[in-house]
Amino acid sequence: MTSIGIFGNLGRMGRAIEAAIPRTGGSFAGGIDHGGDASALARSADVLVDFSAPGALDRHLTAAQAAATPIVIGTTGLTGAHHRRIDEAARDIAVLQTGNTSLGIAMLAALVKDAASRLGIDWDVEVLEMHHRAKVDAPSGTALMLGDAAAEGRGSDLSDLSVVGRAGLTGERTDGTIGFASLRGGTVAGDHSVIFAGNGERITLSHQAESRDIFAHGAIRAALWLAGQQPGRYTMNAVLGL
Ligand SMILES: NC(=O)C1=CN([C@@H]2O[C@H](COP(=O)(O)OP(=O)(O)OC[C@H]3O[C@@H](n4cnc5c(N)ncnc54)[C@H](OP(=O)(O)O)[C@@H]3O)[C@@H](O)[C@H]2O)C=CC1
Ligand SMILES: O=C(O)C1=N[C@H](C(=O)O)C[C@H](O)C1
Repeated sequence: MTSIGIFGNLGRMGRAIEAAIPRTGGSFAGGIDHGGDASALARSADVLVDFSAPGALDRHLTAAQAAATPIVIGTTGLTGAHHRRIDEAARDIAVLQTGNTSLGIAMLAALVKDAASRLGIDWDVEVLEMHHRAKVDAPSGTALMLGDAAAEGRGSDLSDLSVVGRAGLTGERTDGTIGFASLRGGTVAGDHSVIFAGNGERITLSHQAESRDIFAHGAIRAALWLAGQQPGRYTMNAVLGL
């Protein structure tokens, strides 16, 4: 039975994953939060999942590399430097990084990429997300993934196109940009919409997470899959065969 270790085990996602493991064919190897021994956890698990905070990423990857243990990174709020660190670790071990482990969002990203590739540049793309009041990063990792998918569909790089939030005298919208808006409140598990706004018509592609269970089950499915993979960087598409 594949044993799964959890970085960030006392958090909302860590608790949801630990609770779901017995129903999945895996076993719980243990978990740590602040102050725990990352190296010991990495040595004792067949595969690791990280749902903690960006500041802990380097420590968790270092422990995973030293123990040669594959790792799923679900933490969001990552910068370019974090992504370069993941690429470096993926030379030694299997690493799957995703802003969203649900099947629905993987499907939505594929639909967004397709729509963006077919609709002309005169269809403006805006990404809207809403999450619970305790979320600390914006835009959400998922919103950025969906923005990436739209940019990819247009053969561009999101970093050249993104406009995050608007306030004040912004001027008119620049053609081809991809806008992001974030709402926070209550206990919303995760709502995402990608709006394609054309001349006189509008298409909205949406996903609503009804609970964290979908993320927890997706994370465990990804971990069980990743445990048998060669070193490299993977996404949920590989797990789901999309
Ligand atoms: N990819 C996906 O599908 C999903 C990703 N997420 C992402 O996962 C992350 C966690 O979300 P959530 O569980 O809601 O957040 P929580 O704040 O509930 O949990 C995070 C946990 O990590 C711990 N932690 C924080 N910093 C460190 C550190 N430096 N070292 C070790 N542990 C640390 C926290 O401890 P303490 O409370 O003591 O700070 C807390 O227990 C977020 O980035 C979120 O966006 C969430 C849902 C789905
Ligand atoms: O913090 C959360 O809760 C979530 N974070 C992820 C994100 O940033 O996209 C995934 C999910 O939407 C819930």
